[in-house]
Order: sequence, then C-alpha cells, then structure tokens
Amino acid sequence: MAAGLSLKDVTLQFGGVKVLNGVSFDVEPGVIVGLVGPNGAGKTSLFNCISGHYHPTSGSVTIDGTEVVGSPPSRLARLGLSRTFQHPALRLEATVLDNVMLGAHTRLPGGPVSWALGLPGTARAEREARAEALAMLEDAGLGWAAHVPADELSHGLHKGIELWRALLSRPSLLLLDEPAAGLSHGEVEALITSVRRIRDERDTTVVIVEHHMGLISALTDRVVVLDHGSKLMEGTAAQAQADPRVIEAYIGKDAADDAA
Ligand SMILES: Nc1ncnc2c1ncn2[C@@H]1O[C@H](COP(=O)(O)OP(=O)(O)OP(=O)(O)O)[C@@H](O)[C@H]1O
Repeated sequence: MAAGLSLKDVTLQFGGVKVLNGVSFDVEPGVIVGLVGPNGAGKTSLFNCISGHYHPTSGSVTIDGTEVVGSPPSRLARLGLSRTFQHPALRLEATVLDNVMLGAHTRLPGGPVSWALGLPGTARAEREARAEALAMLEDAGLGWAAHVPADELSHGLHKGIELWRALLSRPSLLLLDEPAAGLSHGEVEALITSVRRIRDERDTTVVIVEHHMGLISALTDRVVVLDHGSKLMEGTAAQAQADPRVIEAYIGKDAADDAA
C-alpha cells in the first residue's frame, strides 16, 4: 500500500554551512511529487535525510507516521522505502538480472551469498524473486538483456536497471534522484509511462528530484521548490513555472526583472 511521507522543519548543517533550513512538506499516499530547484539547492541532501544516508541536524521525517530520523537505510527499506541515485551504482561486470536482483535482498531471507549457496529457506524465495525480476525486464521489452553484463549496455539501460532494482523491493515509497539525466527524448517518454504505471499499478507514492521540467510537468501532482536549502513554494508544476520567486531563483533577480 502506498505510504505517506511527512517532513517537519528538516535542517541539515555541515560545520558552519546550512545545507537545509527548516524544510516542511507532506506527501500523501499515492501521489507523485516533484522536488525541484537550481543546482545546489539541497534536493539530493533532502533525499539523503529521508533515506537515512544523512542524519538531519534537527527536524522530523515520518513515513506513515513512524519517525525515521536516525534509522539506518536497511530499516527504512523494511518500512517500504526504496530509492535510486543520481549516478547509478551498478556492478558493471554482473548481468542485468543479477544487478536487478540486488533489490530483492531487503525482502528475502538470506542474501546473495546464501542464495548462491542454495541454503535452506532461501532458494525458493530467491527463485521467485528472480522470476519476478525477469518478468519485469520482459514487460519492459528487455528480456533479451537479462543475461548481458551491465557494462555492455547504454547509460539509458543503466538508469533502467536502477529503477527495476528499486522496484524489486516492492516499495510503498519510491524516491527517484534525477531519473531522466542523460536520457534521450524517447527514453524520457518511456520513463514517464513507467513512473505512471508504478504509481497506478504498484500503489506506490513517488517523489522525484529532476531538472527535466517536461517530465515534472507531465508526471507530478505537485512540486516543492527548494532554493538555498529552504522551501521557496509548493504548488502545481504550472504554478511553479509562473511564480516570480521561482523564475528569480533559476535565472537571477536582474534577468527576472528584465523578463517581467
Ligand atoms: N556531505 C556533504 N558535506 C558538505 N557539504 C555538502 C555535503 N552534501 C551536500 N553538501 C552541500 O550541500 C549543498 C546542496 O547540495 P545538493 O547536492 O543537495 O544539491 P542539489 O539541489 O541536489 O543539487 P544538483 O541539482 O546540482 O544535484 C551543496 O552546496 C553541497 O556542496
């Protein structure tokens, strides 16, 4: 079931530098929310605070009402959170299928070593997860790539592997960090279709960090705009694109005044 996410006054400081400054917003179950803002605004840092990779200096992050600040990523995975990274972290020498299978370890008994050894209690679960991963690849028209080493495939497929891997953990809350970066126009269109299906057919809440405004406009119910670590505004993608504060954050005050 799709999960709800709530952030209250999330602040993150490294030494004397405030990277996030009292960020609050809610994401209702089953919606797609975009997290946008200029380079260095704090989007990935905020994702890291939600996914347990960073520990906020203060503030609260709850998933379905459970406080998760201070929880390691492994506990968050068990609560239904899954994420992708800006730069796909793949085992390039391993096959596409084996890379996708790494997403199963949070929900299966054992892990890659016990699966490989066929230890009791793990072999059947591993076989079922492998069949599910293969079905996902076939559904995407990529059954042919399942047994190909990842390093023989394109950047677009590497981004796809990350997404399927995240899905194999059957998340109720999915964080996507710049999933469209470096994709062709056709690949972005396919990604938009995939994310809609993830929300609708897998009952998953989705939060997306993305600079590709076409994708953000096509996919999101709402966007949250960050600038210099603070929330600038929240609204639809169209409202954000028309908001003078957002235009100024992206192109600078002088240029915004000239454009007005
Ligand atoms: N571990 C860290 N130590 C120190 N500073 C950090 C750390 N992580 C992030 N920052 C700083 O936090 C600020 C926000 O970075 P972040 O990557 O979150 O921005 P972003 O909005 O995701 O940017 P982009 O769109 O370019 O990916 C930057 O100034 C960055 O240098």
